[in-house]
Amino acid sequence: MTPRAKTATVRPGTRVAVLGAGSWGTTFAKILADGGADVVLWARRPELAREIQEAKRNSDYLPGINLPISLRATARLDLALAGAEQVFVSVPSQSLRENLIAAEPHLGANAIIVSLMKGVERSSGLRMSEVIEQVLPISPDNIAAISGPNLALEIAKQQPTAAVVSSTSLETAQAVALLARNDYFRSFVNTDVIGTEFGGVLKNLIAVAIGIVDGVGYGENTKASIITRGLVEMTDFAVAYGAHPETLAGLAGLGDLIATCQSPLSRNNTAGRLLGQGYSQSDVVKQMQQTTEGLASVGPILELAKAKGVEMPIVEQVRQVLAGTLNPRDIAPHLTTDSDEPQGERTLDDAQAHGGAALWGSVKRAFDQLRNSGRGSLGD
Ligand SMILES: NC(=O)c1ccc[n+]([C@@H]2O[C@H](COP(=O)([O-])OP(=O)(O)OC[C@H]3O[C@@H](n4cnc5c(N)ncnc54)[C@H](O)[C@@H]3O)[C@@H](O)[C@H]2O)c1
Ligand SMILES: O=P(O)(O)OC[C@H](O)CO
Repeated sequence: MTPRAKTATVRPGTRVAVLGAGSWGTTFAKILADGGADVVLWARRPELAREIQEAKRNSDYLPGINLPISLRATARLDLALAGAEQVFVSVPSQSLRENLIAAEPHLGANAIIVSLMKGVERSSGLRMSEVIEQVLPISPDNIAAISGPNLALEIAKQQPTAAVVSSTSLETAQAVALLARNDYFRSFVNTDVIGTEFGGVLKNLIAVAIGIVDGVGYGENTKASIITRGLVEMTDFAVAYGAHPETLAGLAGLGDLIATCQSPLSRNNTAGRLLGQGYSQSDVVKQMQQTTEGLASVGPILELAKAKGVEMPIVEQVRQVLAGTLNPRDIAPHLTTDSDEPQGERTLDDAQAHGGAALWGSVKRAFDQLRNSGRGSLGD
């Protein structure tokens, strides 16, 4: 049960910056501006900054969406960061380090840095909050990560959803959650940064697998089996790295897994579908117009899994399909084990025992919250 924090207070019009004017950075800038924050969005390309600043549009990434009048944009990193109390970072994971190095001289001493990204750094295997902690002179208590069922275009259209804000400091999570909320976006909080970040990373890999079987032409049974086995795989991995299993049963795990695996808006799902249709990884990368984090995460995640002795048969098969050594038609749950003996079905209950945490209690609490339309605690 997440302890209640001292409620952080936020002044209306708190100055924040968003780095990265892609689909998610622009959408999150809208979430914050619609929630009353004073938002400056940094776009790498001056012409994009000008369109957002003057036309309140981002036709590259959010066509047809009217952005808030109050939202400002600039291609100048120093101007975007000047006076920002909270900085939300939404660049491709593999470019985070270089962007933090560029941003560091312009950051306020006590600024809270919030990761909106769902990847691991390929060269180090580090989560985004770990890269932030390594590059910046900052306490983990001033770092947060946000994850959940957050397909950008649906949120930009103000369709209601929720996310979890995670920090080792519950007060920091609360301060961020108080800004990242409005009448269509609700933020819950927790202190399980490991589980929250890995949930966002791992669901991408299962979504690639779902896309592959979709592209092959398999139906809902196969996909439901992979989603179910995939959640156990995600939970095993995250718990091995210190996560609470219940986080993986929440918005950052199960919630995001459902949204990403079911939606054609998902870039990871789309990339998987192209793979299932027989395109090579290089062809898929060429075709994808937007960041597809899962493709870069497969290798580092499997290395991290091996280091902890965690088996990830679905992710391993995604690796093989990407490498061209497995026919996409052969990726399916019953092929995730090569044993002739009938396997015991490892379930979330086992993960609970495995993880030693009240996983089912959190699943029941989630259902109670849904029954009570989310009037439960702020904890997720
Ligand atoms: N799009 C979504 O629905 C969504 C939702 C939640 C989280 N995310 C996460 O947000 C992060 C950003 O993804 P996105 O969906 O906005 O991607 P995107 O492809 O829509 O936008 C990426 C942005 O980063 C910019 N960029 C590319 N290389 C850069 C570099 N080296 N330095 C600075 N900027 C660079 C691009 O110009 C673009 O503006 C990812 O980690 C993704 O997993 C995305
Ligand atoms: O388009 P994807 O697959 O990166 O998914 C977008 C968001 O992470 C969904 O929560």
